[in-house]
Amino acid sequence: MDKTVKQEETRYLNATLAAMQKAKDETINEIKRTNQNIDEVAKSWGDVRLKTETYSGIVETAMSIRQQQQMLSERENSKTLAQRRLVTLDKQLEKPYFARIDFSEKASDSGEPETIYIGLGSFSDGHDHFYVYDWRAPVASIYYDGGIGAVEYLTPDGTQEANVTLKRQFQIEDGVIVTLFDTEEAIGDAMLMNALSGESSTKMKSIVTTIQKEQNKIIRNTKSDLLFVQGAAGSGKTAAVLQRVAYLLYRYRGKLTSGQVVLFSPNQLFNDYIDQVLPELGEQNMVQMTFYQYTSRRLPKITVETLQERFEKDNNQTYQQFTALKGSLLMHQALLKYSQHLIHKDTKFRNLVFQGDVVISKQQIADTYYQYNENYGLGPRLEATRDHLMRQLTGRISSEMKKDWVDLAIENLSKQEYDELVGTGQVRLGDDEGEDAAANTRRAQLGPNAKEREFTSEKAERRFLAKQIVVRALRPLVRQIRRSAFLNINAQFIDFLQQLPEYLDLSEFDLTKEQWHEHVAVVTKDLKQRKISLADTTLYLYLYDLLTGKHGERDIRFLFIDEIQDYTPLQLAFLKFSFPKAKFTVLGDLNQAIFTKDNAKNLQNNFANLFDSEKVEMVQLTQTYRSTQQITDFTKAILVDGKQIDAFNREGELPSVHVLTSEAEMLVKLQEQLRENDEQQDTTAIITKTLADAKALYAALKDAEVPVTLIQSENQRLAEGTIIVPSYLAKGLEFDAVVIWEANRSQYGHDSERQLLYTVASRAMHRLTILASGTLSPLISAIPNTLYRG
Ligand SMILES: Nc1ncnc2c1ncn2[C@@H]1O[C@H](COP(=O)(O)OP(=O)(O)OP(=O)(O)O)[C@@H](O)[C@H]1O
Repeated sequence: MDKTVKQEETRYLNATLAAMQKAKDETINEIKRTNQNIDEVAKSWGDVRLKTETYSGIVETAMSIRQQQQMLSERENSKTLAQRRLVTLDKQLEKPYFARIDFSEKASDSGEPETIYIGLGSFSDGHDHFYVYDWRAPVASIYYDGGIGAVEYLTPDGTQEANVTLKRQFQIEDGVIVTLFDTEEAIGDAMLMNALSGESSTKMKSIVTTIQKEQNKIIRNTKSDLLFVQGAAGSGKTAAVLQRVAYLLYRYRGKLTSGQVVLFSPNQLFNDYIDQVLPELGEQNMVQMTFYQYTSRRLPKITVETLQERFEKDNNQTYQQFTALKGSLLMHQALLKYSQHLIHKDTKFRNLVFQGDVVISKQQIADTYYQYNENYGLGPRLEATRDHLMRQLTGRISSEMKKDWVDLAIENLSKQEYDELVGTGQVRLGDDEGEDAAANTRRAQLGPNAKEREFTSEKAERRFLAKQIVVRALRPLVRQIRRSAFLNINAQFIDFLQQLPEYLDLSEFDLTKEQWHEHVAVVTKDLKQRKISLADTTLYLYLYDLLTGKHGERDIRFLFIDEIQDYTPLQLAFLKFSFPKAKFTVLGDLNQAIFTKDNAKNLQNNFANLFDSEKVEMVQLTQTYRSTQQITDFTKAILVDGKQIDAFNREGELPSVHVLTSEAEMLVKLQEQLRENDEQQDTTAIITKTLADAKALYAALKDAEVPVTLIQSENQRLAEGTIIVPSYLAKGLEFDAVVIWEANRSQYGHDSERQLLYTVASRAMHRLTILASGTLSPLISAIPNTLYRG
């Protein structure tokens, strides 16, 4: 690089750093000043005079306390803002920017091109002079979208044109330019190579310096209601989507909060893995949850089948058939039709019971529910029923007041209970008339201003008390009515399953009516024991929401679903229904469908059908970044149609496949490999097929030289060092080195395990070791032997 260029750039860097340093000093002073202010306000608490004798005194005291509090919170706020600015400035002083572009707007081509620098956050000197632009600013898009020459970029006012004359990339460490180079491409390979060759860590990092053009499209898309990102393992889907969240928070600053953005992720470990990216970008994390958490949270009294149970049952052919049926779009249509039919008949109710007696029978509730005409949808019908039941209950108060239990309750009222009913400070008739000690104490407690509730007679007093007592006792019933607890949702769900053959042709799923009814009997039995499968949970909640006329969570504006191939069409339809105001971004790799397998292929179209076709966009990512060329070539060969995957040209060693005669030999080989990985400071994951395999291996490695951590639940934290993890929990994660344990015919023998094997193998960044005993999985032996070391 030309020496003068470096000198010029160093001059600009120093000027930027000096301006940043100045801003930092001012911020530190501001923090000191606000600290002093806060101290002063705190001291002035002593000036607040507590006047509590008179009403106006109390008001005055409350006002001045409020003023003090307001002053304090204003100062605290400005201190927090200044502290946040300080954190940003400290980061910026280390790496103020990473790129520069020179460009002219097409229309005014003649003048000097404009120069802008791009960094993690913008920085100006407060007088409209921007030293650095935020990577999310519209103009910064130029940097990611193209090379030298004419480019277009999107601004909130539409498409803009620009003519780019220079693109320069920087590596700045601790405020010094380490390297800089000019490039003609979108993002230079050298920079990408540098970003990718680093070691992995237990936390994902941001990719803003090397966002690729296709990824940039995903990040900046604001038009689509459904953005569908399909991409191979390691193609940066997750990375792009996290930068997208940061972009959206910037683009809609003031209108969108991180609480209105929800990410559905494959498991809790994954949440842990990605939770540093947004803070690194200076933003707060969005809401993250798994589908399991979302649904099971709504059913606190029922145990929902876990991921592990689901995975381990998934080998069972009929289980798969039922799950496929229950997750299908046909099921969705059946559910909607069934719910419409409930407008006419078959809604299931429970009796409303008070003190052991049925006060409103389920038949009476049904009569009420069905007295409204057909124009009443399910929601309004239920609301009208609730109102009616409330009125019925109110009408019951007077007859209830005459009952013996009320008399008894009045007799047994303690003084305290009486006070609670009548109001403290009020006199029970005749209460203070006696001359005994209790009456004296009572008079003293009441003070001179005690007001007597003026009951005109003892009868009036009794009536008052009786009403209070009845109203109180009826409260749980009122709550039940408000919550529509008179709906018998369990019975309704079972009724739906029983009636299903009338709404859907079971033969489409190779099932007979007998098989289905047998299955419904099992579901009914489980539900009685408060257990439910994940597939049923969605149906159950969806039915409940339809019946109660819920309109979903309308506050959520953006919804992200990672690993969409593991969702059923019904789950997706349910999410669409549950978040009606959200724009969806869904990410998937059809090759990694662990749970839904073949159905994943139709998923894309089915889901898109739920949206306005004009507002659906598909983006395909084919370039992979995670693994070396050798690992990508190998994992690609596991797939039958893996042609659409392009490896990033990063060299590494060939994957190694070891077929040994016994498990003992495998253990020896494994430990040898772990020692080697450890010496190279690689993070290693040993991926077993099932949890039972993982546990057995962990027991065998307990006393081994290299310590290992067993990850057995999705709710566990990710650990540093070597881990053992069952396949279905490795989704979305990546490691320097991966060992696939027991890649035998018994574990990965069937074609249906192809996608699982691909998913686990594609977790490796630099090194992949495959260990088998006995017969190697046919899915691996079919791979050309030039792609691995034997
Ligand atoms: N533009 C980029 N610059 C630098 N690194 C990138 C870029 N895109 C992706 N990566 C890196 O590649 C790796 C894989 O990315 P990511 O996990 O987002 O892929 P994915 O498509 O979600 O994969 P999978 O489907 O296997 O979970 C990550 O380490 C990520 O940081």
